[in-house]
Amino acid sequence: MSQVVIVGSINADLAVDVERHPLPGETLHGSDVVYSPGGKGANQAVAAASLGANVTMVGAVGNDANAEVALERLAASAVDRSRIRRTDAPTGLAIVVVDERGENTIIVAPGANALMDAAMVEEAADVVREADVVVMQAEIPVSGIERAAELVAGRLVFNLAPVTEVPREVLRRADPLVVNEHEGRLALRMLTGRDAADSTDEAIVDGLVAAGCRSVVMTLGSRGSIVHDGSGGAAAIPSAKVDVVDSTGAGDAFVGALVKGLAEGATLVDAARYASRVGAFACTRKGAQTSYPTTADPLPELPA
Ligand SMILES: Nc1ncnc2c1ncn2[C@@H]1O[C@H](COP(=O)(O)OP(=O)(O)OP(=O)(O)O)[C@@H](O)[C@H]1O
Repeated sequence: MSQVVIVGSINADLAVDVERHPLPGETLHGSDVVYSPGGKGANQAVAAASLGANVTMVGAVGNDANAEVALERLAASAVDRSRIRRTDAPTGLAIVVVDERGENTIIVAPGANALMDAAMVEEAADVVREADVVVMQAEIPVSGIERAAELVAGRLVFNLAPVTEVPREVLRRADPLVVNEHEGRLALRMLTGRDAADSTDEAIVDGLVAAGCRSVVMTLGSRGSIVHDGSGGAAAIPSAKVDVVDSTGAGDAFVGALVKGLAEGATLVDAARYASRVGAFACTRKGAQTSYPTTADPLPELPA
């Protein structure tokens, strides 16, 4: 079976509900604290592995209680954790505060994820080189992303999230580059120096391919996604209609499923259609990793 290696962030998420967000200097009471596993790298690893992909996670956590939270679902979904480094830094922590209207504020303390520089990625050079598909996001230092991209001999899937300045070579090497609307505009500016604020989503995707990206997927939330496989033109993929409970982590579910499809040899368009169904499924349950389907779950259909 194809080997997927994910080089990225691993966090514990700490969520508290409040009636309203506090003002500077103010103290408010919140609900009970809920801990759950997170981090874009770990989310995508859990999504792909839950759907049957063979996944190895390369990342770093601390030697603390939050590491157990952060690693819980990676273990449950049989992700290979032998290349996750235990460090003296604290495990990455995202503090999520949600008010009664559902508006959230998030503070991310990267902790051990900030140690994932070129030198630490080098320690996993063998698995990155041997992988059929390598997947990265932008929650680890740019030097680590750059070094891993240099080591890739198979296919590189790069999700430019959250928006971060990365070397052009990484964007051009990605096959596909996965972005949302905002990230796509920034990527085009990084590649061309052109401000694409007024361009349509299709024009951004076309522009990224014209600027040298091998292929591009742009996710558009409830509007689905746009896929350009680098030849021909862009294709629109619809979203599945679902009753949305919580869209947290839908983007990571989409990327994990996309990677699973690509690892099995699907075309980019077919993998994106599958990912669209998985992303929609993830919106029907609360949380990120807790909302991801397994192969036993029936996925919503896309409109004809
Ligand atoms: N409301 C929705 N209904 C159906 N499908 C959805 C919905 N929201 C997201 N999806 C699916 O998930 C994919 C990814 O969502 P989105 O574009 O919001 O990612 P994102 O911007 O990376 O978000 P996030 O980081 O908040 O998860 C979409 O392309 C779509 O297929």
